[in-house]
Amino acid sequence: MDRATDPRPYDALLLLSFGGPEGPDDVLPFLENVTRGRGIPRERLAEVGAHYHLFDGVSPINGHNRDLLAALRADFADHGLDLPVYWGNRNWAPYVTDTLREIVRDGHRRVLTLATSAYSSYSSCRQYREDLAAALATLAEEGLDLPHVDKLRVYYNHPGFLETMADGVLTALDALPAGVRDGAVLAFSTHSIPTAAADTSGPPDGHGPGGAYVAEHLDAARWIADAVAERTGVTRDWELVYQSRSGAPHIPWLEPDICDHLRTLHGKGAPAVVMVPIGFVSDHMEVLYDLDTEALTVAAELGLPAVRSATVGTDPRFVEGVRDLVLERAATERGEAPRRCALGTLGPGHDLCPVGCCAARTPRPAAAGADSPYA
Ligand SMILES: CC1=C(CCC(=O)O)c2cc3nc(cc4[nH]c(cc5[nH]c(cc1n2)c(C)c5CCC(=O)O)c(CCC(=O)O)c4C)C(CCC(=O)O)=C3C
Ligand SMILES: [Fe+2]
Repeated sequence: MDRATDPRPYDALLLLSFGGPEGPDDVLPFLENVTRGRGIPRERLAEVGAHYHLFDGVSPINGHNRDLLAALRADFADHGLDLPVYWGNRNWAPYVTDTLREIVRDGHRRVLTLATSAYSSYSSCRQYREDLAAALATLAEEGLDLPHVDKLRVYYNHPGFLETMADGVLTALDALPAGVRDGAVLAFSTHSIPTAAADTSGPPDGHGPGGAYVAEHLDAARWIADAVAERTGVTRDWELVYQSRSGAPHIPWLEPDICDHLRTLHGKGAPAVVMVPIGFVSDHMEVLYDLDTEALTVAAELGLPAVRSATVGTDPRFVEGVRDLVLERAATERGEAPRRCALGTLGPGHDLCPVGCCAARTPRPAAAGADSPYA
């Protein structure tokens, strides 16, 4: 076997995701799972619950993950990569613990995980490692033999992600009226997080204010903006902005908010805007509500022509990128020195999160990192 097909030492891939409700009765229990012990104000919960009810209580995220699972299985089969793919969530069924138990019962011993988040931060990286540790603790209590679990490096700068996103921006520009297309600016949008969480994102030796979370997003946004400029022959203004803020109002979160940014752009006379959902890998509720419903309404009220570009979803180039990352990591674990693809300026991320990476406010055990209590 060569790198193109050899998954060893891994014998399973686990897709880790957030989970979402699948009907009106799921909404409240789902929100309780998400916000347990996190100090989210009740009004914010009611407001977010209403977003889900606008879509009959169904988040599209589970459907997207089923599609990604199918796309990965088909791609692996087509390329002779013999690696079973599983799926488990943090906040809704199928839960990570149940899936990891199934993986063990199926006889797998060495599991690689892929989170549906491309960046470093507590919410997007360490919290998934905590989910794995909690799952392993439960399996240990049940007397099962624990598998070894690893997590793929952050992939925001992998060509499978960035090139697909850049193509999405070109398609979105084509959807704007021709008269405003060349003047259109880019608003890269990602999930806001508390500034304290941003500052401590990534390894403790850090990136300064905003941490790895902001640095990685800026690097990705700049690469996409440059790629789009090269392909269209038009250099555009761009900015990184934030959405989906929750938490108490007195706690600082990353700003500006996308809706405020649209008002600012309008005030400055921008002829049009493409909103690029750079922080997300599928069109889940944060995209469908916060961008496609709320932000597009604000733009319409302002009379500012606006479109939202695509997420990577199950685009074949993204799926191929995941296969490349899996085979790269497998080769590394075998002691080889594979090519590690990365665009932008920051280089490929670490394979093993160092001690203190994306530090939590409340320390909890986290697997698949240098500070894992598990082998
Ligand atoms: C960085 C980040 C990502 C991207 C990385 C990743 O994808 O993992 C993300 C994704 C998502 N967030 C999602 C939903 C929610 N996030 C919430 C709350 C929070 N998110 C946070 C951060 C992030 N969140 C934070 C710091 C909080 C505050 C509470 C806490 O410290 O945990 C709440 C509670 C209500 C509210 O306050 O909004 C909900 C319902 C869904 C599902 C969408 C669907 O159903 O389709 C997805 C993919
Ligand atoms: Fe969230």
